[in-house]
Amino acid sequence: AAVSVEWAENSATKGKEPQIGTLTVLLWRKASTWFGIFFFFFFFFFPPPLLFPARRKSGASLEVEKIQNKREITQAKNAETRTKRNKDGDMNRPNWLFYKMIEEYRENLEIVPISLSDPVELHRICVCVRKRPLNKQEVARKEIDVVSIPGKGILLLHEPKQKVDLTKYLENQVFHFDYSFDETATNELVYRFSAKPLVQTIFEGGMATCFAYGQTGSGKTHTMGGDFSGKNQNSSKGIYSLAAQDLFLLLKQKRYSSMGLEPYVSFFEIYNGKVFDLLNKKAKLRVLEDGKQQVQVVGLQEVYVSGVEDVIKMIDVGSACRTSGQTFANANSSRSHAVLQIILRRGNKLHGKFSLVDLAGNERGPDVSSNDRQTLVETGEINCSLLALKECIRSLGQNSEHIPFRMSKLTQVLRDSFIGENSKTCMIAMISPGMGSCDYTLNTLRYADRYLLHLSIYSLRGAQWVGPGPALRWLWGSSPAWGQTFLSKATYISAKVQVMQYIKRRHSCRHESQANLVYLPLAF
Ligand SMILES: Nc1ncnc2c1ncn2[C@@H]1O[C@H](COP(=O)(O)OP(=O)(O)OP(=O)(O)O)[C@@H](O)[C@H]1O
Repeated sequence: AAVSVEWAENSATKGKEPQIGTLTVLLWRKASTWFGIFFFFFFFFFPPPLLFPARRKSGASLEVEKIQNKREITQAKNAETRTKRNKDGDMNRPNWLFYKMIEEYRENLEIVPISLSDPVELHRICVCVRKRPLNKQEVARKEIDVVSIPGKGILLLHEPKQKVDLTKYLENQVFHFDYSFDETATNELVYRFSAKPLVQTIFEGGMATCFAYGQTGSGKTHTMGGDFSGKNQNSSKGIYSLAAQDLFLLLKQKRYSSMGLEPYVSFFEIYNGKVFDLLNKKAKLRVLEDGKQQVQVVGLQEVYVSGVEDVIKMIDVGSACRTSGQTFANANSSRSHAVLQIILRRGNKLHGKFSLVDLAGNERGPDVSSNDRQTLVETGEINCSLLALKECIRSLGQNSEHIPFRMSKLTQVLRDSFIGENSKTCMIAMISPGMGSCDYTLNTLRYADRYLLHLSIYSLRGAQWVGPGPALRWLWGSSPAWGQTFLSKATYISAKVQVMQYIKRRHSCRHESQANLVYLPLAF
């Protein structure tokens, strides 16, 4: 089959007879152009989403999507809060604002805790402070730790306060002691700097006393008697037995082994103004003064000890008999002052005596769990004897003619340890770190601080400078290497001026002469 095609060109008619195949190709080319144009416009006006609308999502799947989105947002928010909380602590804890303020304060503190390699300074009177860790109950209550120990004998108490307009703020109080121990300190560390130097004293024919003072539950018995594991006490880890270990080491040394010294131990408690022998079934003892005004505890058993094991046995026997009760801070609170004495005798003669005193906790009436008559009498007695101790130390500081040793049994039995010529004293003030104990901690720190001041001035008594007292060393910022020397008049005057300023500030003496009269009757 053939097709003829004719067309007009330059006023002439032209014709052609193309092959059918060629014609089909030509026609297809023309048509495809038109198809292209057609589809272009078609899709321009009717885009596919309009032509084929997406299938509508069901209500349930939309809900799922919403929940997923919500979850993602919450997760992101939680992560942000967690990071913030890690930085600021738990914001739900009670007193969170104080917690944050204390943490921020601590961030700028340079903390250099005391360590076993630090040198031990020799003091006639040494006052240290030890902070115990927060206990389980305090941690459960999310109590805030308000005590910081940067080291070098310094202690900071961050006292939470509130202004009248309810603005919260911290009063950061600084206290200076000979040594300050933080919550990580072990009994060995505390012993090395406090009681250890006193063991030597009794070999040199002197008297030594080491007190543990502090609020109930602050760690006095833990420090003196040994670590507790549950209700059982490890007596080999307390200052009592550590002192005994050193005693036997020194006894073996050449210079002392030839002196014929024999070690004895006595252990008694003072409860409600009465003395009981803890090594003799709590026999009641009498305290009497002999013709030479020496105080004697009549009938007190002194047990010969041949080694540390003997001493530990005595500590266990005595501690088991000690009178205890329950306070708000301690389920097994000691309600008496316990005195362990390590005595060195040469034949029948007393050579030296080391009294280690675990004082009863200072507390207020409402702190004890029961307020029956007996408990109230106990509490009254404890506080009276602690006051008597303070008064005696104050009188010693004032160089007073009358020292009220008879005010309590405690001061009566410790009389010879205080006034002996070659006597050394150490006090370890224990504190609980919780915010709830803040008032007690302040009391303890002030008690120890006054103790430190009075004893410092006492060490200036007479013309001989027996060593720089801690308060004066702190006031002058001097080196402890002054040792046994005489004070020059100029040094004395400068000391007097500075001590008076300190006293006026601390004890708010209204008049200078009052400060002078009361605190500085120094004979020069
Ligand atoms: N430094 C410390 N480290 C660990 N735990 C301690 C520390 N100090 C005290 N504790 C614990 O605190 C509790 C109370 O201590 P402890 O009985 O020694 O207090 P206390 O001051 O003697 O109290 P009280 O005056 O009522 O007898 C004990 O369970 C003890 O183990």
